[in-house]
Amino acid sequence: MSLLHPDEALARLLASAGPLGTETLLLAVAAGRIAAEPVHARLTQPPFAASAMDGWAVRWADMPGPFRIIGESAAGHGFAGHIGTGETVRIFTGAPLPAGADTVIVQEEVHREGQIAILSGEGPPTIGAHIRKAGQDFAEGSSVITQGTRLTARHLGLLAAAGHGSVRVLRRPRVTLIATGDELVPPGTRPGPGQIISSNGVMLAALFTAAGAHVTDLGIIPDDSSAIAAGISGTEADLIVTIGGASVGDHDLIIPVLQGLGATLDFWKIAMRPGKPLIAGALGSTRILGLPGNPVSAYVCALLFGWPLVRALGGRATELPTIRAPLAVALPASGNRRDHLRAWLLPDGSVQPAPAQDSAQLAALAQAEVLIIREAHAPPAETGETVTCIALDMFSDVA
Ligand SMILES: Nc1nc2c(c(=O)[nH]1)N[C@H]1C(S)=C(S)[C@@H](COP(=O)(O)OP(=O)(O)OC[C@H]3O[C@@H](n4cnc5c(N)ncnc54)[C@H](O)[C@@H]3O)O[C@H]1N2
Ligand code: MOO
Repeated sequence: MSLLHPDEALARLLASAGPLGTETLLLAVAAGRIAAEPVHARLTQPPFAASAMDGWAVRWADMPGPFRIIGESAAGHGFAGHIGTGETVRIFTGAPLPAGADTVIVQEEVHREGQIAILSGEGPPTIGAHIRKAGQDFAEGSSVITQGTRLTARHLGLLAAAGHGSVRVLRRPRVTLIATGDELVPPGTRPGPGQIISSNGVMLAALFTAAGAHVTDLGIIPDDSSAIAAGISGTEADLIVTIGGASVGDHDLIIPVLQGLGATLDFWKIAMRPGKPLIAGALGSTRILGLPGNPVSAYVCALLFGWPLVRALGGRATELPTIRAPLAVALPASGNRRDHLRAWLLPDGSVQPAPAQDSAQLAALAQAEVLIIREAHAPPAETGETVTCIALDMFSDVA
């Protein structure tokens, strides 16, 4: 089987991957979700001209006063009358500007004597000072959110101010995780002879949740065809991600199980390291991604293929952040697979590959700040040569 270029594999995976549908959510639970449609304001904000300061509402033409005090306008309790020549109304921040007034003088610049307000400071520089005009934030009918916006705290505040209590968002992809292997025991337990802890489940659940998925982790299923088949066929998901058993050993059961279930199937050997074996397929409308079991291979495959796939299904951008940085050390020529070297950044901005590059070494992966990309068949690289890196520290793999 020839090796498939990772970019080609990603392009094939994303070719038909798009948003899955929509749902309407209360604003209180819509944080981080993707707006399914443009949203327009149902209200004008501010709804009326309002004072931006505590002070005195006057007519600019009457400056510099003095002014006869005829009433008060507070937030929620406006002044019903009209300001005439030489008159002023005591006004507070957020209160409606009385009819006839066009300027506010801040209270620090006014001295009050009985029913007369006298300018004691420089006064406002222009007509309209300290007034928020009606609609200066947004007008009814204007666009406040564009389709595809990831709803941050700020967007939720804007939606609420614009008269919305709920918002239509894209449905989150449902991802089911299945780890296979007789040797696996759950995190928090002590492995017996020949056993290892299934670390991949929690790792990938966090990564896919950060990508916007709703993750169901089915935990560990032994190397048993009928148990794996029952796990796969018994789950309702948009994407099933299996971990382990992706290779060609006698106990690598994912492909025969999927074939037995009637899945359409591609098995690729990808020209990358770590993470050569990858299964892609579909069972009805459920997509399937079979990741290799070695923890670093599982993470890098999940990052390069699973993360963009989940993001595409959730209507999110699929590009991983990259940086260009000089090498802190020379590197030998690379082999026939694209390398993703776990590395960190030195204070001078150069990238230093970790000494540990085995696909089962999680400690170096956890410490890594970048993955240096070395294309297949790249010639030796000298110290200082610029390389492209996936910037692990420029995005979050936890929600
Ligand atoms: N003859 C060949 N052997 C292998 C090839 C090959 O092309 N020909 N490819 C190698 C490469 S590269 C990789 S990567 C692995 C992938 O193997 P599998 O996907 O079948 O994974 P397993 O054999 O099930 O496990 C590999 C390794 O990872 C550990 N593991 C599995 N699941 C988990 C988990 N949930 N958490 C933590 N660790 C896990 C497992 O115990 C093994 O140590 O195949 C090579 N072999
Ligand atoms: O795909 Mo494997 O990661 O080279 O061990």
